[in-house]
Amino acid sequence: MSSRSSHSSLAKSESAGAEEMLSLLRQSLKSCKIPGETNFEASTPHVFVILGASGDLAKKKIYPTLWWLYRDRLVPENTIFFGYARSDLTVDQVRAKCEQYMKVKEGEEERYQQFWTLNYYVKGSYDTRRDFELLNQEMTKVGTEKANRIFYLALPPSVFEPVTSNVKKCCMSPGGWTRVIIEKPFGKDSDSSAKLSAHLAGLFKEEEIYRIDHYLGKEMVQNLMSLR
Ligand SMILES: NC(=O)C1=CN([C@@H]2O[C@H](COP(=O)(O)OP(=O)(O)OC[C@H]3O[C@@H](n4cnc5c(N)ncnc54)[C@H](OP(=O)(O)O)[C@@H]3O)[C@@H](O)[C@H]2O)C=CC1
Ligand SMILES: O=C1O[C@H](COP(=O)(O)O)[C@@H](O)[C@H](O)[C@H]1O
Repeated sequence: MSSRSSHSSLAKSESAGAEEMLSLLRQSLKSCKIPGETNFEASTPHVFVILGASGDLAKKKIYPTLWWLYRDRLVPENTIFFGYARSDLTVDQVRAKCEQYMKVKEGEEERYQQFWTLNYYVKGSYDTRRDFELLNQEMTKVGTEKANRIFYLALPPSVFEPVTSNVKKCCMSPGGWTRVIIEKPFGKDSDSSAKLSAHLAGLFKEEEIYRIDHYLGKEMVQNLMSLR
C-alpha cells in the first residue's frame, strides 16, 4: 500500500470511528428514559444559558462545545442559547470572540450559521434581581414557558451565590425543569466549599445541581471507544 493510500484509509477509519461513536451516543441519548426527564427525541424546547458569556471559559470551551454538540445533533433540535453578562455585547460580538476556537470545517458553514441564529444575548449584572427578571422575560418571549432551562455558570466563584439566588428567584422554568451547572472551583477550602454547598442546597434539589470539572474526566471521555 502506498503511503498516500495508507493515509487516506487511516483518515477513513478515523472518521468511521468518530461516526460510530456519535451514532452510539445518539442511540444512548434516545434510549435514555429517566422518569421525569426529557426524551432526547421529544420536541420539548430547551434554553441553555451561559452566565458569564463574555469570558474566557465561555469563548474557549462552552460556546465551542455547544456548537460541536449542535453540529453533531447531540442536543435536542428545539434548543436555543442565551448568553448573559455585564458587558454590552451583541451576538455577533460574542461570535467574533469565539471564532478562533470553533474549528468549523469545510461543509459545516451552513449549520454553523444556523447555530448562531439560535443564539441571544442579554446584558445584566449578577446581583440585581431586575436584570434576571429581564432575562426571564426574554427567555419566555423567544422560547416558551414549557422550555427546560439549563444555567451554566461560566463565572468567578465570587458571584456564584448572588447568581444562583437570582436564578432561583426569577428564572426557574415555569413549565419544565431547571438545571444549574457550576464549573470548578467549588470553594477554595473545606469551609468555603461547605458554605457553597449549603447555599445551593437551600435553593435547589440535588438533582437540579451539576458540578463540573471537565479536566478530571477529560482523558476518559476522549478515550471512550478504547474503554468500551
Ligand atoms: N477559563 C478556563 O479555561 C477555565 C475556567 N474555569 C472556571 O470557570 C469560571 C469562569 O472562568 P473564566 O471564564 O476564565 O473567567 P473570567 O475571568 O473570564 O470571567 C467570566 C466573566 O465573568 C465576569 N467577571 C469577571 N470577573 C468578575 C468579578 N470579579 N465580578 C463579577 N463578574 C466578573 C466577566 O463578565 P462581565 O464583566 O461581562 O460580566 C467575565 O467575562 C471560573 O470559576 C474559573 O475558575 C475552570 C476551568 C477552566
Ligand atoms: O480546568 C482546566 O482547564 C483548562 C483548559 O484545559 P484544556 O486542556 O481542556 O484546554 C486548563 O488550562 C486548566 O489548567 C485546568 O484547570
